[in-house]
Amino acid sequence: MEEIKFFKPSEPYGEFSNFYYTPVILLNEIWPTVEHYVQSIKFEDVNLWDRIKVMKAPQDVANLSSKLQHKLRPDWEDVKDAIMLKAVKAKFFQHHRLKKILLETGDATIIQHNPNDNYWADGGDGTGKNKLGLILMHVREQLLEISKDPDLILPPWIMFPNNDRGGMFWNMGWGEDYIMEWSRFVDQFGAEAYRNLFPEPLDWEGTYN
Ligand SMILES: Nc1nc(O)c(N)c(N[C@@H]2O[C@H](COP(=O)(O)O)[C@@H](O)[C@H]2O)n1
Repeated sequence: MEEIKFFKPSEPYGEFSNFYYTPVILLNEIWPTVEHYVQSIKFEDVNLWDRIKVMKAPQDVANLSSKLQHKLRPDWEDVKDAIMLKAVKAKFFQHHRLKKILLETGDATIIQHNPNDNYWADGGDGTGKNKLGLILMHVREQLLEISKDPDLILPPWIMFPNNDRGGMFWNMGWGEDYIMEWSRFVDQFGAEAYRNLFPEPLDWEGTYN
């Protein structure tokens, strides 16, 4: 079985790192990286979230969080896997390019290779739990259930299920760019054929007209 190991964002498969710079929309807000989101949610104090969200480097975010361990929400150990899954899923559903990279790993085992982390990574010698690698493979399965074709651009209601069609998100920046890229893809693919794969839900009715 092929193994894919990753760690630093600048290295091969660095896109899988939580430190990789790519925005994610969660809780109706845009977070600069998965790391910014996960480290914020560790705390109940939302003022800390605002402080973290504007920090540039994910490493600085992780350093600040480790200094604030005494302020951790009491249930963190119970909820951390679910929160990480939610954030990683958002990242790979919200970005077609990243979704494609993940799907193109086929059935390879994905491993976060970090000697300093026995939980999210392999501990350097394979004794770690590699939870982030397991979560990435789980998200890959979820994507495969929707389509096995890495090049297929998925409909906005699947990529961004929490963004209402009538919302401002679709009229500017990232949301508008996504709709334009998706529309071009649907035209090339053939609207009827695409619609057969992905009939629009009620609130997106008229999209293919
Ligand atoms: N690229 C990279 N650099 C580091 O220095 C790292 N520690 C990681 N790993 C990520 O760091 C987070 C650690 O979470 P906890 O503070 O233990 O809760 C986690 O997102 C790892 O994936 N990556």
